[in-house]
Amino acid sequence: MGKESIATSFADSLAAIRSKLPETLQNPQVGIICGSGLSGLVGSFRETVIIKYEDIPGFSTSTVLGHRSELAFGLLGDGLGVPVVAMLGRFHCYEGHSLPSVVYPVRLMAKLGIKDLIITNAAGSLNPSIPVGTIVVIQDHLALPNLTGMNPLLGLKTSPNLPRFLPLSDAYSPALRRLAFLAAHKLQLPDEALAEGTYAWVSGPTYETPAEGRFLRTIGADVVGMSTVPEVVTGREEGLNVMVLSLVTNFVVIPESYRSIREEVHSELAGKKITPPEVQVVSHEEVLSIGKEKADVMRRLVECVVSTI
Ligand SMILES: O=P(O)(O)O[C@H]1O[C@H](CO)[C@@H](O)[C@H]1O
Ligand SMILES: Nc1nc2[nH]cnc2c(=O)[nH]1
Repeated sequence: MGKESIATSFADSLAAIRSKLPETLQNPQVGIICGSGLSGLVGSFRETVIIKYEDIPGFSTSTVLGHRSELAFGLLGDGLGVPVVAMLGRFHCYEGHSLPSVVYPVRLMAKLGIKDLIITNAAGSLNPSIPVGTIVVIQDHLALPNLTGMNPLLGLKTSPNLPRFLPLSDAYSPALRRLAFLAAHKLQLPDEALAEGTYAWVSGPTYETPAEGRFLRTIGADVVGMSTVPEVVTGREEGLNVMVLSLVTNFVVIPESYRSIREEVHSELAGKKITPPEVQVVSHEEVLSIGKEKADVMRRLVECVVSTI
């Protein structure tokens, strides 16, 4: 899309959205992107208005199980509540969406006036000290696609006011991350419920081979997923404070050693049978099932952070 048609599209999207919102929700302060299976957060909204993605010009729709394709507006948190907008379902490149489409909602939320962006996702753990069920407050990322030419900021700037070269040394807001740990304390979550770590973005839709898992662990990643980083980078370009909460839904299988077919064959020929080890396989069903189990903790945590922003 050229610069002018993007601008027209934003204007059309904004007009369509604003026409459906009451005065109290016209100026959301916080934007939230809900990861796989984590859209239940909307249950905590008051004065909720839901707009289907298909009714917003310029928006795509999500095709992934656990993503709803709806934009939710409402008041969230204690007292009068903070006006928020939440994406109940996101877009991923592996669905065939272009990077500009994946990050379009982030730019739109910035134009709606949000200052803070809270992103949740489901991710696989690469770190033995971060078990399934932990929520990881992301402190940094490794984005192999960004480094190799799949960066959401490639191409014409969508506005002349945006920086051409964006520093990312402070991408994950320390102030918001502090609020996450304080919220966990306030909610009396056990210390181990929340960890800190680095997220590796891969394009998917394949899960990691053992060698890829080992590689990502070696280069410093704690968790891995197929989303989020394009949204973070765009949010930072738009001047937003960004926080990411990754729910660990599975462990990336990195066996100590490989099953040796050579040894098995040789042993069999020598009259000894070796029982092969069981291979663990991750599935999106497993991801969604842990998401369902932990959705409530994520919901309470995000609500508490929003209350204290
Ligand atoms: O990152 P979210 O959208 O939460 O979902 C994660 O779960 C899916 C794989 O099971 C992938 O889309 C991965 O990125
Ligand atoms: N790439 C990747 N994405 C995930 N999303 C949830 N779990 C995983 C995982 O193990 N690997």
